[in-house]
Amino acid sequence: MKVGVPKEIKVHEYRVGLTPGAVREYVAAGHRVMIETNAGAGIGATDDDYRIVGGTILTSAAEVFASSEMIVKVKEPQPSEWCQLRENQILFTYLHLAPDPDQAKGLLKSGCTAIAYETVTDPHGGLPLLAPMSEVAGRLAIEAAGSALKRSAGGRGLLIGGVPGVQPARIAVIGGGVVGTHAARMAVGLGAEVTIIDRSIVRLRELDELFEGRARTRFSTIDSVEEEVFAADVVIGAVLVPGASAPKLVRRSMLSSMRKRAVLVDVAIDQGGCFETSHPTTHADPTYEVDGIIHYCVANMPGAVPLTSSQALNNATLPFGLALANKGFTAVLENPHLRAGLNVHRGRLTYEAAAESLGLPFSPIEQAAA
Ligand SMILES: NC(=O)C1=CN([C@@H]2O[C@H](COP(=O)(O)OP(=O)(O)OC[C@H]3O[C@@H](n4cnc5c(N)ncnc54)[C@H](O)[C@@H]3O)[C@@H](O)[C@H]2O)C=CC1
Ligand SMILES: CC(=O)C(=O)O
Ligand SMILES: [Mg+2]
Repeated sequence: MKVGVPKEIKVHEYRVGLTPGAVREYVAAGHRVMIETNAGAGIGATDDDYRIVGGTILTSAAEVFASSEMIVKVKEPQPSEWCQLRENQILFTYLHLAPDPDQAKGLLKSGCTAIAYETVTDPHGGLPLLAPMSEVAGRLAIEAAGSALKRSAGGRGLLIGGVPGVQPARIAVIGGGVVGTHAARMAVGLGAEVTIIDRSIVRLRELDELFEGRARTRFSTIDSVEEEVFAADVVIGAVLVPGASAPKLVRRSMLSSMRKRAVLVDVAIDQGGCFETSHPTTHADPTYEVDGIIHYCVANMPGAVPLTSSQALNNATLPFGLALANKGFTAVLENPHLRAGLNVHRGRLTYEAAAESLGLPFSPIEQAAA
């Protein structure tokens, strides 16, 4: 198959869809890989690094889109990208369609087959192509909170771990999945006082064992969320209902009862955010203030550490990408986990939770593929 890798164009997005190591694997499996010039610059991979492993360098994104049967990216396609997609072309990338009606309409209009990394599943009920970036974002969330807490950045002027004799920051993590667990690990490591809130008792049991008393766990209710948010210096938003818009667990009316200049880090912003007052920000201008509370809502947090992130992402996407390159759409029909990733096919929305959030008709894959 002809596989194309355009350069990412989101603000301060430095990751790349395929690393040279991954291109080598595709080429070894008999595929032709076309990479836009400088696509790997953010991870220090030169055009020659791609040529050495058998890739072909093209001078523009337009050439990559025009000549490829499958496009492998990182971030959801931007308007200038989705208008270059076409029927019978596979798009393999993050999509986050639920909060993004314009992109959804663009993809539907293109007629392409779009597989969202974030809804591909594994046999253990996990999301294997979201997990590596959630690990990165969870860890980064505490760094982001530490920066935003500085008085010079508008925050409370608090050091996360405190110092001997002075109490540390109190951190509430809402959602104890991959992001939440990695955020909690970093926060506990720094010496913060950490509470993790989740609606899954099974997950809370696992977290209780994992942290051995170094983080508290609470079942998610209106009461527990309110109590923890009001007492927190930092709140990390890390909930997910796969494919759907995030539930708004922190309302604007709650901000006035919070500690002044506390920090909200809404990692779930790519699914619309779990704080009512969240809107997406960029690495260029990551924070803003509402009612005295600092908000950090960067939708592509792992893009800031592209060396770590591109490697971790490629480790996870490689087997699925190779299956798509080897078998085309048949791979989606044969593999239930790849099938779970199918969000758009030939002008139809094939992911029910996304369709519901968008208020658009849902077509089961059998209908869409007929
Ligand atoms: N901003 C960014 O750059 C990035 C954002 N993300 C996003 O972070 C979010 C979390 O991802 P993961 O941790 O991988 O998901 P996950 O599925 O591992 O964990 C989500 C957790 O939220 C819990 N949850 C759902 N509804 C809840 C509620 N009402 N109250 C409390 N807990 C609730 C679930 O039980 C689950 O444990 C997703 O929206 C993901 O797309 C992930 C990576 C990068
Ligand atoms: C998951 C996601 O949106 C990201 O890594 O940017
Ligand atoms: Mg996004």
